[in-house]
This record gives sequence, structure tokens and C-alpha cells, in this order.
Amino acid sequence: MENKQVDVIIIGAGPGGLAAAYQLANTKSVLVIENDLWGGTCPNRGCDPKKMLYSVVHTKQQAADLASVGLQSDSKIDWESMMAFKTSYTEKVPSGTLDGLKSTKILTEHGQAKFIDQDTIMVNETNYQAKKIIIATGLHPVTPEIPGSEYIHTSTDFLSMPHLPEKIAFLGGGFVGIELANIAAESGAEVHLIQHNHQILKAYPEELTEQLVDSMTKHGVNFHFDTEISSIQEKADGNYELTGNNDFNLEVDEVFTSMGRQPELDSLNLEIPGVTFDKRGIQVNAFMETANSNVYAIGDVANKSIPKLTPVASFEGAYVADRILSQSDEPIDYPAIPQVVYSSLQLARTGVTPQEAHDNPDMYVVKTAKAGSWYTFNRIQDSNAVIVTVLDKKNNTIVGATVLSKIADEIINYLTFEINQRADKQAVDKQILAYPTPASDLTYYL
Ligand SMILES: Cc1cc2nc3c(=O)[nH]c(=O)nc-3n(C[C@H](O)[C@H](O)[C@H](O)COP(=O)(O)OP(=O)(O)OC[C@H]3O[C@@H](n4cnc5c(N)ncnc54)[C@H](O)[C@@H]3O)c2cc1C
Ligand SMILES: NC(=O)c1ccc[n+]([C@@H]2O[C@H](COP(=O)([O-])OP(=O)(O)OC[C@H]3O[C@@H](n4cnc5c(N)ncnc54)[C@H](O)[C@@H]3O)[C@@H](O)[C@H]2O)c1
Repeated sequence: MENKQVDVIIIGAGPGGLAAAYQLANTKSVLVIENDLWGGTCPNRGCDPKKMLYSVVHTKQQAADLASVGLQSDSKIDWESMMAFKTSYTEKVPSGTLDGLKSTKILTEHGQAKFIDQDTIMVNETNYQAKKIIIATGLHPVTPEIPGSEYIHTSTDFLSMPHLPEKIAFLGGGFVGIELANIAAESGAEVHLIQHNHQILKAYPEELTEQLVDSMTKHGVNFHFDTEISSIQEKADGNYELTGNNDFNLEVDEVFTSMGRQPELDSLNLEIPGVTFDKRGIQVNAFMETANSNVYAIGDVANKSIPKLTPVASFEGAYVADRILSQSDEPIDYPAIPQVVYSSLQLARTGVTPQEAHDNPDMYVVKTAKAGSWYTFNRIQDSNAVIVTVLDKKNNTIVGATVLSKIADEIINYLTFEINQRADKQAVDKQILAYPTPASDLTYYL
């Protein structure tokens, strides 16, 4: 057994771990340990491959919406070519990430990391000791504990499926279920989305999630609300029979879990450094320190009521690196965080929610714009566009926004920027922005 010493060990080479590693690498000796794909979830089996498939699907959906205004097209998705396009990107991610780390003189180990002492990690028969250790091991999909659970696939399997099955079920209508159901249905599969209660995407206002359900239904997704699957049986023809409450019964070619993700903590031996955790992740304080102040947890694996997203993981990685370099004595301070669900319509939100605003009428005003007939949205036949803004009564600046539109991703970024800049109408009106664009509407939101 070899023993080595470094300044900082980072477990997990996803967006969180990598952001910390690069920021530390100039002045510290850094070891990054990864047990699977270099780059982590987002570029290998999350955001990036998903959005490549979505780009193709979304263009088809936009073309169909413009049919009534002169666009004649009969677009069809060829799953195999679309997957090849995705793979042309993802196949280069692990080696590209590893090359990047090596060229920055960051030490790397491929293998399962585990604590064997408060400050020592064992990987591949080597013990590495460090003053500071950062855990950035992310999440993995939850699978229900029901008979037949071994037949259930995950989002990772979906994003590398060589062929599109004819009939698919997704268990759970959160981010993953909604986004993948849209891709599968638009690509030609019969899609069933099973949600155990009455609302998909519970963090969003119900009026808007209902509109998204209407839109997705028109695009071929079959929703089954208040339905919980209790068993899955393999049939003689290789199909799967799903059985649930209220006599629910459905036969499909493939079934995917999309009912949430849980922290990746297996075999880390967290009791050795005294790091505490629960089913929502590793407990951290306002400095991202765990119960052992020399061990940090960042990104998806940290138990925080902050959206679990790539830019959040990178933000936390950079923050912890700053702290280790003694550049920051301040608790982590998040700006407004935008979240977007990419489906037949995009549903996005940032900052103060309409619900929080309704609960605090002395502080906030809520403005709802049914914007389908505005020039920007009419031009792209986005007749369902809704923009809900929350304004701070004191200074009339935007502090929150929720957007349902085909271009909600773009609009929410502008609004997030306005929120973080605390821009009032005067500040926005001082800008000259290209016209006609979604940004040229910014003045109307104030
Ligand atoms: C289908 C899907 C779509 C998504 N789409 C978006 C999106 O559009 N936008 C967005 O912002 N976010 C999206 N996300 C979320 C995003 O991928 C995560 O928030 C982000 O990857 C979190 O980064 P992380 O560094 O915390 O963890 P991860 O990226 O999960 O990286 C953790 C790494 O740690 C490794 N690891 C785990 N245990 C060990 C161990 N014991 N030893 C060594 N290595 C270990 C893992 O193999 C992994 O590579 C999506 C997620 C999924 C699943
Ligand atoms: N566009 C994005 O930013 C994006 C995309 C995908 C994933 N993500 C990240 O990944 C995380 C995980 O996404 P997710 O969709 O797996 O989880 P989620 O928590 O967003 O959604 C899970 C859904 O499954 C439902 N559910 C739970 N148990 C069920 C059961 N037994 N039967 C039927 N439905 C059930 C829940 O009510 C919920 O609607 C997200 O919170 C997000 O941070 C982000």
C-alpha cells in the first residue's frame, strides 16, 4: 500500500468537483478521484445530451406550430441519427475532461474513493492524506421498491437507447420525466407518464403546470395522475405489464424511473470523518462545511434547499475553493437561480415565487402577463406564453419570475440578470437592445 500527501482531495469529477479543482490548481496540489465517467452527470448523462436531443425535437415542434403561417414541412425524427449526433458529443467528454485535468497538473485517480481515516482517502491501493477534502459525488436515480423493479431503466439508459421503443412508461412527472417524455413522444413513441399525485413539477404554479400538461397531451403524452405502480411483470412477448392502484393496468415495451434522485454516498465510509447525512444528502452549514470542518460537500450531494443544477454545483465548487484559499470568510450567498424544464413548452422560474409573493402582500406585487398576442410571441406562434413577475413594492424592481413559453429559457436568463443587477425601469430603459428580440420586451416587465 502506497501513502501519498496532497493539499486537497476532491471526490467526484462532475461540474462541482471540477470547478473546485481548477480554481485550486494554481496554488495547491489537488487530487481528483472519479469512479465512473470524467465530467460527471451533466455532460455525460444529463443536461448536455438531453438538450442535444431536445434541440432536434424542439425544432420539429416549432416547425409544426408554424404550419398555419406558411411553413410547409413534414419533419420526422430518425432516432438512430439523432442518437449518433448526441454520441458524437458525449463520447469525447470523459477523455477531454481527463486531458484538461492532466494538462493543468491536477492529479487524477480512477476508482472508488473511501475514507479510511479522518484525513485519508483510499483509492486503488493508495492512501492519500490531505488537510481538506471535498465530496462532490452527486446523485443517482431512485427506483421504487416493488416486485419487478429489476425491469426498470433510468434516464442514463434512455439517453443512450440505440432504438426507440414503441411504447414507454415514465414513473414520475418531475424534471426528468417531463423532459424525456417530450423527447420520446415527439420522436414517435407512445408515451405514458405516471404521476402518483395530481400535479407534475410541484415547485411550479399549478395553473402553469396544467397548461404544460395540455400542451404535452397535444404532443402525444398520456398522463395518468393519482396513480402509483405496485408491480411490474415481464410478459412472454418481452413486454412489461404495470399494475397499480384503482385497477390501473398498462403494457409497455420499456419502463423508466423518473421519480427523483438520491445522494451517492455508498462506500464512502462517512462515519469515519464524522460526516452526517440523511436521505436528502450530506448536511452542510452556510460555509458548505460538513460536521467535520475539514470536509466539505458541494453540488447535488449536499443537503440544501437550493435547486440541484449544474451552475449551482459549479458555484459551490468555486466558493469552497475560495474558502480553502482563504479568500472568503463570508457564508455562501447565492444569486437568483434560474431553473428551466425543457418540454413542448418551457417552464422556467427564478427568484421569489408567486406563492411567496401572495403570502407577503405588503412586500410584493405579482403581475401576470398573458403574452401570447404580444409581437414577440405571436411572431413564433407561442400563443400560450405567460410571464408572471414578482416586483418589490419598495423600489419597483423585479425579484422573481415564472415563465411558460417556447423561449422561456432565454427570457428567464434576462430576468435573472435584471434581478441580480437590481435593475429598475430607468436602468433598463437606458439600454439599447437589438430589436425585435425577446430582450427588447424587458421594459414591459417593469
Ligand atoms: C437527465 C438529467 C438532465 C439534467 N438536466 C439539467 C439541465 O438541463 N440543467 C442543469 O443545470 N442541470 C441538469 N441536471 C442536473 C445536473 O446534471 C447536476 O445538477 C450536476 O451534474 C451536479 O453536479 P455534481 O458535480 O454535484 O454531481 P455529478 O455531476 O453527478 O458528479 C458526481 C461524480 O462523482 C462520481 N462519484 C460518485 N461517487 C464516487 C466515489 N465514491 N468515488 C469517486 N467518484 C464518485 C460520479 O461518478 C460522478 O461522476 C440534469 C440531471 C439529469 C439526471
Ligand atoms: N432541466 C433541468 O434543470 C433538469 C432536468 C433534469 C433533472 N434535473 C435535476 O434532477 C433532479 C431530479 O429530477 P427528477 O425528475 O428525477 O426528480 P423530481 O424530484 O424533480 O421529480 C420526481 C417526480 O416523481 C414523482 N413521484 C415520486 N414518487 C413517485 C411514484 N412512486 N410514482 C409516481 N410518481 C412519483 C414526484 O411527485 C415528482 O413529480 C431535479 O430536481 C433537478 O435538480 C434538472
